[in-house]
Amino acid sequence: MASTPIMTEGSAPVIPAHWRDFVALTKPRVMTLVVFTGLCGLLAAPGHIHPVLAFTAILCIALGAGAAATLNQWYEADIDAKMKRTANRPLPAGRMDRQSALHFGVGLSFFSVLLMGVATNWLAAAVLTVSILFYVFVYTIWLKPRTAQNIVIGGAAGAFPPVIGWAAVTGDIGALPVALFMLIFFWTPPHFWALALFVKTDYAAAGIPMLPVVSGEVATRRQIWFYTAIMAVAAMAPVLLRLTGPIYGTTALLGTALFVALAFQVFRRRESDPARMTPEKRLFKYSVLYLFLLFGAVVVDRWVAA
Ligand code: HEM
Ligand SMILES: CC(C)=CCC/C(C)=C/CC/C(C)=C/COP(=O)(O)OP(=O)(O)O
Repeated sequence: MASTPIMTEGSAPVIPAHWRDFVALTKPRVMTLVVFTGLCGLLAAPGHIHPVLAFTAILCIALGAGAAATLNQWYEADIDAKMKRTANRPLPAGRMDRQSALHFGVGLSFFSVLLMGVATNWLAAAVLTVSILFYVFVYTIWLKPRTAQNIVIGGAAGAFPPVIGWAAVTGDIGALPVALFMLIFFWTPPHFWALALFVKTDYAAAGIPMLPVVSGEVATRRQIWFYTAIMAVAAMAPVLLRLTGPIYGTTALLGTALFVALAFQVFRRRESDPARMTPEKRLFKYSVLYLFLLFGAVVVDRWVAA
């Protein structure tokens, strides 16, 4: 459907956005892993939740994450227009007006939190609220334009979903969801900086102080290696603390060994041509598979032990 701008009296042009653009605002591909980690937190939790309520809780995590992603793009429309990777998003491409995105993002935020509270409990709703606020205010508005450490602190927003899933079942926060939070928290820097190395010029053009732009590639490679080492400890922590059993233990050991090997390759390379950054791209792609594998293993492990 073509989008023809319509003038409303005394206002800016209103673009009738296509539903596909609203879906695009929620960053659906990234959301698959956000939803999966939330689902695994829910499935690993002790206790029973009615399947309809479980489905509703996961839907709320998806809608909350989508709302936060929408508000991120509402705020960053000008920046997104300057980067090749993001220039075709609905706002910078001019397929939607900013106000529609703002209404959609705010509406979806309230809807997801209220539905979560009514369907499950208000602790899950509160943690969902914190993660939305954290992504929008702490990461997007405060840290991202100011410091190269933006994703280390701001990345915490993406670590909440397993805590939310767990809280939806138990009304509580246990040791395992905290361990899973730490795993995602320390996974985020290598995940993102591997990508930042090969899209560095994009961030430089948009004036965003991402680590490779501000501190250079050697420092970024060193930081990837540093956070990978901490992430490896976080990945093994559930085993060491006896929160999970041998299925997770074996998966975490093998999966993390491969992650460490790929991160080491990235660490010792001195390549600055994005076209030749195969190990960096490999680490970025594997980082996504890695979390899918480890979170899947947590659930299988808990079910086998039950
Ligand atoms: C502040 C933290 C994070 C930053 C800055 C970040 C950034 C990015 C970027 C720029 C991409 C490239 C794809 C795109 O253009 O959207 C990406 C891909 C991806 N991210 Fe992250 N990410 C972060 C945290 C997370 C978290 C917490 C998760 C899920 C648990 C996640 C899951 C994914 C997935 C699944 C992809 C691949 C999407 C695809 O296949 O295109 N990310 N990330
Ligand atoms: C439940 C809930 C609210 C979850 C939030 C999940 C979350 C914070 C995921 C972060 C993932 C993400 C796409 C970051 C992109 O960073 P960016 O916005 O800097 O990327 P960009 O350059 O592509 O816009």
